[in-house]
Amino acid sequence: MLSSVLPREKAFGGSPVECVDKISVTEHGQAERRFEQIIGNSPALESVLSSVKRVAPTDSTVLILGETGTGKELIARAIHKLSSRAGRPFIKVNCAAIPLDLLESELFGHEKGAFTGAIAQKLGRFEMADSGTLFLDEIGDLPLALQPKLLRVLQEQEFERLGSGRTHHINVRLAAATHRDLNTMVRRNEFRSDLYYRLNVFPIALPPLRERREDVEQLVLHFVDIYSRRMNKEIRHIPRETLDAFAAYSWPGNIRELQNLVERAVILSNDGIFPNPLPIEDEHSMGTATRSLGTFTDSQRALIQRALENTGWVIGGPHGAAARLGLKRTTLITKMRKLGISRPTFEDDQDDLLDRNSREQFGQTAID
Ligand SMILES: Nc1ncnc2c1ncn2[C@@H]1O[C@H](COP(=O)(O)OP(=O)(O)OP(=O)(O)O)[C@@H](O)[C@H]1O
Repeated sequence: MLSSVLPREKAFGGSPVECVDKISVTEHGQAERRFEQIIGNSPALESVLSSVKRVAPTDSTVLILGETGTGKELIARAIHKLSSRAGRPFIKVNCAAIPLDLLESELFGHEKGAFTGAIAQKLGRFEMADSGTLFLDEIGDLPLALQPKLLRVLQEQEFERLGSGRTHHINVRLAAATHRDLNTMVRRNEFRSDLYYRLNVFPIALPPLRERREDVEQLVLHFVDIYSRRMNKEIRHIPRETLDAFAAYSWPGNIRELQNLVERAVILSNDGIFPNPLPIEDEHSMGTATRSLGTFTDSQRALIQRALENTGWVIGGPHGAAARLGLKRTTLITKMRKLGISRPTFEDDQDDLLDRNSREQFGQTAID
């Protein structure tokens, strides 16, 4: 799609963009593709991937830590795929999404009649994951009451279904993930220390996207490619200013947020131009997203200023600053007023500028 329409350097604001596939060379000099779904080559991500490669072939429990949307599940799946269990089941349970009274039976299963409503026997996720990997997402939300039973199954690889005295033996590798600070939870007696130590055998901390901004551009290209194919829409140009704005944004929702914004932008795109979907119109709506509102405002001002300088202060038209920023001409003008951006003037330019401003009010191409 994307790359078949225009050469990459032309489509993406004039600068060459690195290939998204990660290729590594084996000892025998053969190119080997790995982590194909995991985009980015920042040092922070590379360090995570080298931990993944190191721990995957072992059977050790892995604890994946990181903010929401940083790719914890993706990493858990990569560990499974690179392990000897790859052909076996990968079963996921989100501990935060299942009510306490159902979670125990979800994990360990139950016999018919074990409790009101248990009308049939049910296999638990541990049994389903037998010989494979069980991924316990949001492990920090596992109720204290269930923690001893999890500890036992991790240590002994055995458990009983609810309503049964029969012990089942299983062979499950555990990957657990959380955005919570388990250490603090242990200190507050909200998480059992023995379980924490058992889980914390091999921790992998995923950095938030704002700490690996080098990956933003590749991620944008990756998701533009995916969504443009999916929606059968051609994206021929991503303005450099939009990529810069993406790189400057704080990404509180990390890669999931980026993915969703790219999807929105592809939906909204017209004439093959990728619009800027970042919420720059209403800074206050970003709430906690940007605690450093001043910094975000500054970066918007700098982006707009740069676009204007690069276009010789032409706002409208296909080569104007508005198009480069992926904004409507009127939106950019409003934004410039709000940020107090105006063309630098010299005294004998004043009349000319007044004339241009009045033309602008009548909807003609502004400041050209
Ligand atoms: N490096 C990456 N390359 C490509 N896609 C990624 C990358 N990291 C995350 N994603 C994508 O971002 C989305 C969120 O990732 P994932 O669900 O793994 O995050 P998470 O940390 O488990 O989130 P949560 O804590 O909310 O469960 C997924 O669609 C995933 O495929």
